[in-house]
Amino acid sequence: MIKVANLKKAFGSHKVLNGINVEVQAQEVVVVIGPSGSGKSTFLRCINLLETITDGHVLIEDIDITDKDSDINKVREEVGMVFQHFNLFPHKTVLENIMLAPLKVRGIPEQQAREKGMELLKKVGLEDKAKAYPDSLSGGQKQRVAIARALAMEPKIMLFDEPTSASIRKWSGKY
Ligand SMILES: Nc1ncnc2c1ncn2[C@@H]1O[C@H](COP(=O)(O)OP(=O)(O)OP(=O)(O)O)[C@@H](O)[C@H]1O
Repeated sequence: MIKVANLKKAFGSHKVLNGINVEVQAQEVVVVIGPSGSGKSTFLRCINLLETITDGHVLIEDIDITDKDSDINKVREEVGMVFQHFNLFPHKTVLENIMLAPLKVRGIPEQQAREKGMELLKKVGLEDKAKAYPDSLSGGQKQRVAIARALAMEPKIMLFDEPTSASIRKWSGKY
């Protein structure tokens, strides 16, 4: 569960988030819509502390991630994020992009990470792109790799920054 209480975020004097309160339950799919520049990405980035929060609280599975004593890296392991520009590592192949976090963060054996990576690529219909580099992919293909990469960590929570409806359906229906 995600609980956001009185969340405020300002960049200098520019107040972007002015006291957001929301609760998202397990299995719930929530879409945040609003004009360009209204703060949607900032809101998502606050949920896993990619931005420093000006005021308020964010609780993930009852852990207050705004509490300085919380282990934010532990919490982040459970929160998958598909970035607006996908943020794939350009010097790594598609499969290497997907294997990286399970290997480095979860410490799972290479063969297992490879098998899991291929399984996820199959699910998103990109098995044949395992050895390709991100630059050679279309926008939609990059997005599917970014989804597979986030899912490889088996997160409890997935955040999509500017998703297509197709990616929401894939996540909410299949996984
Ligand atoms: N690092 C930053 N420093 C200063 N201002 C920022 C920073 N990041 C975002 N902003 C400002 O905060 C506001 C909200 O930006 P944000 O990216 O959250 O909007 P958005 O709703 O996701 O927009 P879009 O739909 O165009 O992606 C914008 O005015 C933006 O210029």
